[in-house]
Amino acid sequence: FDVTFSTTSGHKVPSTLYGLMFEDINSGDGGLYAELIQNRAFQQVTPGTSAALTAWATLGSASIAVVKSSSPVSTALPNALSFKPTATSGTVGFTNDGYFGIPVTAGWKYTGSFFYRTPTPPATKISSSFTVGLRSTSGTVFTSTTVPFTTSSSWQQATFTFTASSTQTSVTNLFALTVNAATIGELTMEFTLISLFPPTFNNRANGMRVDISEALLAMDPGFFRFPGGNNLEGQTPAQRWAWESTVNSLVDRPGRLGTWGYINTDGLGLYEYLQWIEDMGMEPIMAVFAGYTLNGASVAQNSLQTYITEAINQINFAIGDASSNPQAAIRSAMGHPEPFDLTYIEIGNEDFFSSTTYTNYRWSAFVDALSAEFPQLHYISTSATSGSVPKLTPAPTYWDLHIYSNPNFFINGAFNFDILPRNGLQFFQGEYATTTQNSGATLAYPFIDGSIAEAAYMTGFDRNSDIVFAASYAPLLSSVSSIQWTPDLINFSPNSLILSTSYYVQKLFSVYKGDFYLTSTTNTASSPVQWSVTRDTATSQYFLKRYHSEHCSLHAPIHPASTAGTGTILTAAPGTMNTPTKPTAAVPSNFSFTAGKTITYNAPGLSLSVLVVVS
Ligand SMILES: O=S(=O)(O)O[C@H]1C[C@H](O)[C@@H](O)[C@@H]1CO
Repeated sequence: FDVTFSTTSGHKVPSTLYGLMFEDINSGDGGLYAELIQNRAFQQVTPGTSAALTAWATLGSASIAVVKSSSPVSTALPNALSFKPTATSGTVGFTNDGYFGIPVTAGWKYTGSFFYRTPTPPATKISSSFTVGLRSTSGTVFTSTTVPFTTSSSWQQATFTFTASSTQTSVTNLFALTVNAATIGELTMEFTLISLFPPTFNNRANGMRVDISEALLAMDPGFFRFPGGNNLEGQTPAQRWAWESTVNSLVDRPGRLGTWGYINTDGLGLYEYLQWIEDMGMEPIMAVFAGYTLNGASVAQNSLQTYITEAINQINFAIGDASSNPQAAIRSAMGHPEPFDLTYIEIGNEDFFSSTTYTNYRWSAFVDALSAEFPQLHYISTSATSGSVPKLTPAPTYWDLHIYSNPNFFINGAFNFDILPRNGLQFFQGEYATTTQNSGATLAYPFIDGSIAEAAYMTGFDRNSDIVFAASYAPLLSSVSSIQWTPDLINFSPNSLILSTSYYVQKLFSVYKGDFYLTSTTNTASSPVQWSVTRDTATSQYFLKRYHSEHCSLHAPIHPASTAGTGTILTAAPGTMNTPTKPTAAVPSNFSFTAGKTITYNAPGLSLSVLVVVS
């Protein structure tokens, strides 16, 4: 195929073109959010049930139960672990097995804390010490430290650190808190908000997992859409994601039954999202609850004001003036006096399910109120398919599309955006992924056929980045042990990542998006080869991205002649996927080539190549 491209005509590529979509769908607690202790504060559980004790077990002669504390540590955290030795000697206590395991990694400094009290302290105070540490399930102690205490009926918070000196290949490890029963006898004590963090990204307290953050940073992501996705909405308005329940200190956060059927601790709350997004150099695309819930109901028009006010307060938390705005003052007190960078607000999620209420009043009620309050922000309307732009008033200037389909759709869709009007409307492909094979078979992980088909579609994002301002694969992350949606861009275990073939496609397009799209000859839709050419003005490098579903060669003139080029190719046999047992079945490889006035490049079928030449 001959490719010729201009070195002058084209259009700018927005820095937000490629980014990340996130919601807690087996991906926040126990995933991106670095807390290692599962069920750390017994949030939203029913005391006295075995479910309330999820992840907790006794150690030695002791009994534990979750109780509604007679004197809760806070109104948000009414429950506590009630612990009592059932012997008067020996080491006794309790353990937590983490989120499907706890990694023990040499050199890691772990940072922990817990609240404790003695509901009925003995007349003569007892002083002793707790031992906290990490151990194998068979009792080998890898690291530990001691925390002195004196019995008191009021809550105390202990803080501690310990460092692992060895790396355990198994993650089947336990956090343990023990005491010598001989020192306290059969004394009942209460504990809650028992927390243990590994090192976090940018060393942030209450922060994010380092390896996941670094894998995402390597994608050079331009934006981060949060907090959902379905997890924004909940099954009822009472179960929505309500920003105010996710800020202030952890003892003030009640947690919530998330949309995906498990309790969200909300330790990853609005502040942590915004701080991490800033640390990662991304732009937030922040969603606000817009009155639609996943039971199919919409908040009535005359009851919407509560949620409009909540959205205004959520935005003020992020960008308000801390000296005059109460919500911004919370942000400042949490450690960020200056406003966060924020440009994009998404009104709801997939409101096409409720197109009448969104079209009739919810969109306009929110946009009218929010743009009056924050005229400088851009408001994104939601819908789903790439069908027709919804009839909304005021007419949206940004529109979020979602599409999940098979390889043929994405290969045939390479020109879907070429035909859309240039009338000021900017498109956000907020969610997309190959979720089934052409046969209709489901996918446990992305496979090379689907990932390369996504690449064909993404050459369309490059070419149409004058009207596509953002695009993100979804879902981004999932635990390998608790999965509700497949495939996902990255799967994780407690100490490893599975970077999918689609992860590498997303990374190659994002890292080589350049900042200027160069007009080139194009192929026809559903052709076996599609390409796009972009340039990075700062380094004057050209990036030629080529999707190949069949073996073919490329013939491209380079002006001015360039001597050498470097390339990256992702290719594999049909059906190949990266899995927990074969995490690197298909990874990109680099190569170099000599350029001249033209490049002749032969590529195998089922491949994505990026050729880089310096002009
Ligand atoms: O069942 S769906 O509506 O397709 O769920 C999808 C769309 C929704 O925005 C997101 O939360 C979810 C998976 O990414």
